[in-house]
Amino acid sequence: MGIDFCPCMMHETLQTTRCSRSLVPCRLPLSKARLVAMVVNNASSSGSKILIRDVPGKGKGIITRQYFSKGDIVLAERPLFTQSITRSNATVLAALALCTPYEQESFYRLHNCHGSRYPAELGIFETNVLPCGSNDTHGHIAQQGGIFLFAARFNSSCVPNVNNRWDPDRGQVVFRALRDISPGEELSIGYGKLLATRDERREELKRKFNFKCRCEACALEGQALAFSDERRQVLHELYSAHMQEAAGDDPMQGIGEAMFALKCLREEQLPVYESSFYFSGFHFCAAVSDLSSAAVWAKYAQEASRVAFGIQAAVRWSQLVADPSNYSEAGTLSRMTLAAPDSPLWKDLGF
Ligand SMILES: C[S@@+](CC[C@H](N)C(=O)[O-])C[C@H]1O[C@@H](n2cnc3c(N)ncnc32)[C@H](O)[C@@H]1O
Repeated sequence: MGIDFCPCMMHETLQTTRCSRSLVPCRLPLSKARLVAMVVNNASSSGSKILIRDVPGKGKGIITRQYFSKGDIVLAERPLFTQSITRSNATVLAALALCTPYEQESFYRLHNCHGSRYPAELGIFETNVLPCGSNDTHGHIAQQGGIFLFAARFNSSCVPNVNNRWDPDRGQVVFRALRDISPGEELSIGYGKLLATRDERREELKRKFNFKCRCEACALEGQALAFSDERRQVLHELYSAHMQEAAGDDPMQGIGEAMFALKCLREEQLPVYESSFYFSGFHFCAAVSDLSSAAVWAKYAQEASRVAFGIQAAVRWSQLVADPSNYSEAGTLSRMTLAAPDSPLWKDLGF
């Protein structure tokens, strides 16, 4: 049977002494082997459980004991402390000095994949840091990273079933289910670039985190691997082009590429990029004044944003769903009729 996670959401197990962040004292000893988190989902903030357990070949990992629907919040956690991208061992040590003894002990129990490459504190920080800000395709890199004592146990997958997103209003990283997840499944996030071949992904994960990924995408062999590599390469090219507004001004080609990318994303089980390509479809339809198709693309983009990034991201789409002519680039290309995601053309592509 599981135990309750410390209500402060900071600790991977309950404590014998009062935690500085929770209003109620923690009750259980530090050495408790099975670790459980109270988690927040869309419906309620109680009764949901995820736990930290040994996962063969990966050290510890996070397993769910409950069912999550796609878009559900599986965990929301505040950082123990944050650091800027110009951090050093001295700045990590200074932040640690402000933590309680229990928090310090929890920090030192986290994995360190860097061995002697860095001093211990910096090594632990770099192994477990998560962005507290957004990294985007325009080269912006989160200026702050944080340590999350529970979430540090998320392992990596190149087909992640959870997406992490910093929420500045909550001051928390929020983790959302990217697909329906059943009890007993491991929850995983993507540590590195997903739109890359297996060799490229392996190289990045080895360089940054010193491990060979044991996810199902990296276990593919033969033709299945060749197809996966090809799809991810194509997706990388399309994603770079469309997100840098270099998709061109040929709306037929642009919409075809968006549809093809969405088909590849589905085959690779990478829903986290869907909203970007639904946006692309919306962009072209609105630009050629095919407003009814644009509204459908906007609706799909809204739902994909809700799943990966939450309700606030979805709300931003409401105006464009209601009236695509509100889009700043609506009507900027010659009029024509394109295709909505539920059109026959879409079905020809196997959707
Ligand atoms: C941030 S820690 C994640 C939690 C860690 N497993 C633990 O025991 O605390 C990152 C380390 O977990 C392991 N890891 C994460 N994802 C993995 C994967 N897909 N395959 C193998 N090892 C993985 C690697 O050792 C990596 O350096």
